[in-house]
Amino acid sequence: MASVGLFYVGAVLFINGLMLLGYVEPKAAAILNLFVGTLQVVTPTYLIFTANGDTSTILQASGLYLFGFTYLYVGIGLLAGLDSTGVGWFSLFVAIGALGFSALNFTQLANQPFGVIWLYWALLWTLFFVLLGLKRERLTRYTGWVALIEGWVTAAVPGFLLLAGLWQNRTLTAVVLGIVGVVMVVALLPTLRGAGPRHAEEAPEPTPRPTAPEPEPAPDRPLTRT
Ligand SMILES: NC(N)=O
Repeated sequence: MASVGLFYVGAVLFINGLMLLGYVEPKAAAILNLFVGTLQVVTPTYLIFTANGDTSTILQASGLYLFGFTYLYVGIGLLAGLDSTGVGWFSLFVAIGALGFSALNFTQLANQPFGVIWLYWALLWTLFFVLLGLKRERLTRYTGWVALIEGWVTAAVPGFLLLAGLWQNRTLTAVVLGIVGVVMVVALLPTLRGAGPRHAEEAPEPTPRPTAPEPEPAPDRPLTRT
């Protein structure tokens, strides 16, 4: 059931990435955040209520709230025009929590690929913290690209493969994910040079040149004396 939510997390990260890059209007992106945020709160609640006290199920489901609350916070914040510092600092909490879930996946859950995927999420939520909580807008395009890529690499594709029964929980999967992550972090560094989203890079409207004032119309004078 969590794989269904994971697949749609791919959609919301893709849309949020495009929003940060200036291709999707913030209020239009807010709606999908509300849909996926609701899904990522309902899903773990159902899993926990039906877990019959199974600690492993409860543990894995509990992490989903980190993201469900983020997407709801983003969606409501965008629609209400709230300042971004609340969700920004909450993202720091999520990033730290994600490191813990990564460690648990590497150790207790013996799930190396998801150990790496939780590290990707720790990175992205750290970027959200710096961008939205500390307002370092130079990171806008970098964060947008990381969100967009992570939408596919950590959510849509793994979610789809899990649903289809084709996901390989192997060390090789973790190694490939790790290499892709390092390449992503380095290859996107040039995006830090730009000022911000697409709109910010467009050439500014030329300032109209000051023009000489129109001469006052001459008072009506008879052309000929009578
Ligand atoms: N699972 C996430 N990143 O929503």
